[in-house]
Amino acid sequence: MSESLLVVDDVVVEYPIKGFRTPPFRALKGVSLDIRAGETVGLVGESGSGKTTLGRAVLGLAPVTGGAIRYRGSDISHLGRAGRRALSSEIQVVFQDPYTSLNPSMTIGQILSEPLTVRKVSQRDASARVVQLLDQVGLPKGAEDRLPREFSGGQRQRIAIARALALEPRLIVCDEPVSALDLSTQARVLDLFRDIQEETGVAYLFVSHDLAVVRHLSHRVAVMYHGEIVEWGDADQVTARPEHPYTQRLFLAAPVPDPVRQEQRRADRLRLAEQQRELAVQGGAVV
Ligand SMILES: Nc1ncnc2c1ncn2[C@@H]1O[C@H](COP(=O)(O)OP(=O)(O)OP(=O)(O)O)[C@@H](O)[C@H]1O
Repeated sequence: MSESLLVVDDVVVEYPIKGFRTPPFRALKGVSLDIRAGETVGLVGESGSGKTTLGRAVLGLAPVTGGAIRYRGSDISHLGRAGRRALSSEIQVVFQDPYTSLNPSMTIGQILSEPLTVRKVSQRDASARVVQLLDQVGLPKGAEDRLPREFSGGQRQRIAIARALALEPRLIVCDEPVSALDLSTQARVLDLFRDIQEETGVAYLFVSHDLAVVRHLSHRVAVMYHGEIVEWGDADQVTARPEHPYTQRLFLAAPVPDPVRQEQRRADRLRLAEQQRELAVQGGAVV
């Protein structure tokens, strides 16, 4: 771990609000952090604090209206479609919901080879890579011929991880990637994330509301509150000796789910699932 792969520098994200002269909603109010090659940065905070927005800004899916996001030195905050497409072999994503993120009518082999064949990799090389990917994420031989519905939630998330790995990215944005799974499956999928990092040196921006999950995996942790980072540093230090009063509260009490936000997230899920496929395959849409 050495130089920064990604630098988030004083980033502001504002969502337009419908209505005459209504000012935009400022979801990120000048956020800064960096991610080094091979590192996991955990992003925690209560519901609505801006974690997903930061992940989406890195992916080019949220409107950055101030500051800059630099990937290996280049500003990627306002890339067009072609630039995003090129970047999708470097930065990938795994979202929360393994049930909607995989096209139900495609076999696992088709899902995993799609990002490759779109980039003109031969069918033969793509098939070989699919076998390699399935092995890497611990799925059985023959899985390539089956459909997503034949797999459990944990296995589907392994498939989503395999798809994210297909192009050998250096960074994966993981947005609550285990929160839809039961506890024992969560533990196994988290171990998989760690094993993959050891094998490939990929870095993760790991968004979670679950402190235990973040503590398990992260080298450094950022704590978000109302669109700002209120604590940022070494994971052991932030989790063992939180300094900011908000972080201390966050670590004392498990966050209470907000039903309105939960409903909003459910509504967002289908759209996010489509974006995840689009990102894996084409490099995503531009906001
Ligand atoms: N597309 C959007 N348009 C307008 N406001 C939005 C949009 N997306 C998010 N927001 C608002 O931005 C704020 C931050 O949302 P965000 O989803 O980033 O938070 P979060 O910390 O990831 O929350 P959760 O853990 O519930 O997912 C919230 O107040 C949310 O309502």
